[in-house]
Amino acid sequence: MHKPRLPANEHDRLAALQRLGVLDTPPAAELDRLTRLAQRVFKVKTVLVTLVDAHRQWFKSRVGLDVSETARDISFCGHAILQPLALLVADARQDPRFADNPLVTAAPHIVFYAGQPIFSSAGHALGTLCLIDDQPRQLDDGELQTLQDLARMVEQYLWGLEAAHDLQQLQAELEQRVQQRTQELETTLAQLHQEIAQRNAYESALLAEKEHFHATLENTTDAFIEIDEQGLVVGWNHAAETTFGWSREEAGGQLLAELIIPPPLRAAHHAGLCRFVRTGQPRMLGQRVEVSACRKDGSTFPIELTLSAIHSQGRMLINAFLHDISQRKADEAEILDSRARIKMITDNVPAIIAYIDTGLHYRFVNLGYEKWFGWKADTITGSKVADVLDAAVYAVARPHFDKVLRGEQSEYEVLMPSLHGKIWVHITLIPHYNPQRQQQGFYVLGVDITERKQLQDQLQFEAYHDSLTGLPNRRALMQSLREAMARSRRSGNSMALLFLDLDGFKALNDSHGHDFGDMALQRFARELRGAVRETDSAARLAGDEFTVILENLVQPQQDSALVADKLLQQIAAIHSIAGVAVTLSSSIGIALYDGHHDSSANTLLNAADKAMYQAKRAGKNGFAFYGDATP
Ligand SMILES: Nc1nc2c(ncn2[C@@H]2O[C@H](COP(=O)(O)OP(=O)(O)OP(=O)(O)O)[C@@H](O)[C@H]2O)c(=O)[nH]1
Repeated sequence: MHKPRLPANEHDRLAALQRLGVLDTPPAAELDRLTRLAQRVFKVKTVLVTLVDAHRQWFKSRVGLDVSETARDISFCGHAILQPLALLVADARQDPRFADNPLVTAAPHIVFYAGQPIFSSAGHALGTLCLIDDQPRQLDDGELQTLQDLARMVEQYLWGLEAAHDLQQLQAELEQRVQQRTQELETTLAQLHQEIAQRNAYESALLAEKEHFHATLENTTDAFIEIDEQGLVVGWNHAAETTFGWSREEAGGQLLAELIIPPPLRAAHHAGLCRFVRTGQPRMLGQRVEVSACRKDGSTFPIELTLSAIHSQGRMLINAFLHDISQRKADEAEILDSRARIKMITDNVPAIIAYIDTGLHYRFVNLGYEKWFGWKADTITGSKVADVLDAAVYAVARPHFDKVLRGEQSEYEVLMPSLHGKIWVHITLIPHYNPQRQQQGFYVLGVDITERKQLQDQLQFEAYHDSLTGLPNRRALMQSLREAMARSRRSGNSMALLFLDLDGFKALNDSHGHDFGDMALQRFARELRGAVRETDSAARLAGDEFTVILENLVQPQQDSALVADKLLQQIAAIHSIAGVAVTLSSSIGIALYDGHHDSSANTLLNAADKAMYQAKRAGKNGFAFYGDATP
């Protein structure tokens, strides 16, 4: 048996068969009528309309056969579709291609077969119209032609299906395209709705923003003016009305220059506007500028303005925000004036005034610093105080800086090197706070107290010294005596007070005059000062009375007697004063104190005085101890 081979266009052929959509569909009356007609015309047992599928042949119409399909491998039609004309098998039993075919050897026992191929409209062989009989048979030309005609009718039926199928497919495609298009349209429509909604929202927002902008412009305290390229006013808010005195109706459409620019400045304004329009290069745009403006009543005043330009609907507009700065200018002038006044005052006070910040840098110094120390304000402003002041002066000042930086006022006196030698300066440091109560620094006020200091020293000296001899006076003696007695009590060392009174001084005065007496006293004082040790203090008590304190005596009596004796000798050695021959002597009373008893300076002085009188009574020019050396 020969299996039918596959046609060269098998793939396309099967596609054409599938396109019919006829496989496994119910029988069609038109084809059944045709197969029945063929059975009668050709007087054969079986007539089939077969369609050759991939692995089977399926019968769309059949008469004389019960099965609806058989395998393609054993089919006769599989062979028939390989040729353009009808396949005629007169006796299959004798034909080597089919003799052992099960359809021949078994039921339905095919003997005769005539299969006319049927083609699709595109020329693919789809199957056959075939005649089958169990007796050998031949077809003459007329019968062959009839078979072909009937096959053409089957083709017509199938082409109808093909067309219907194509139409259906076209319709489906069309419907799909319509659906797709509809969907696209719906999507587009939805997008359009969304865009419209968005646009409406934007428009509402824009409108709200515009209203907000206008409300802001109307309520701002700054004047807002808008002009076009010709300099004509197109915008004029409420503040512009109150600032310049022109109402919105009066200003609209007018040349700005004629409304608010003082006549002498109009030409410059016009030139600036023309240059801007021509070059697009604004000079003042985006900057804060101070200029003069005038009101409707002709009065001029300073304004501050900021300019910007916008392009709107094909034309350029220039916007300006302006505000009256008359008050600010007046305040600035007031501040400058008051600064100048303060500078004038601070530069002319006989004092140094400075301001120092919390980092201890000079922030301000008055002219006093230059006058006193030669430090120019612009040189030391910003410098660290430690780098400017003399190290010793800074060391004195530093604790007071710390105190004032803790918020306490501080005062001190310091000796400073100046252009005119060393001077005493009384410094007052005053803390400075900002309105938030944060310390910013401190003020320094320095007053020259050199003269006062000298006077004080002088007074101090005079209060404790005798003006004639320069020796410590009675007050100084009493203080020294108290201190010496206290030291004696602490150390346990003995001390002595020597009370000296010149002998016959009255006679000296009387014979040579009071001035000579003074010279004698001065000479006596010099001798006294030279005779005692540095630590032993000599003093003039009054008139011709002097004292000497001797401290740390190891052998009180002997030591003090030695000193008294030495003094007597020294006084006796004075033979002339100012060329006048003299003889001087003194009586000395000695009071000892061993530091172990309570005693006062007065008691010790009285004791020494008494002892001095003893010496006088004993004949003068000598010394005497008080009592038993215990006052
Ligand atoms: N030149 C001068 N005389 C003074 C000064 N103070 C006191 N006298 C005089 O010193 C004299 C003191 O005299 P007295 O000590 O009382 O007497 P005296 O003559 O020294 O006698 P005796 O002390 O007993 O030796 C008085 O005449 C005073 O007027 C003074 O500052 N200058």
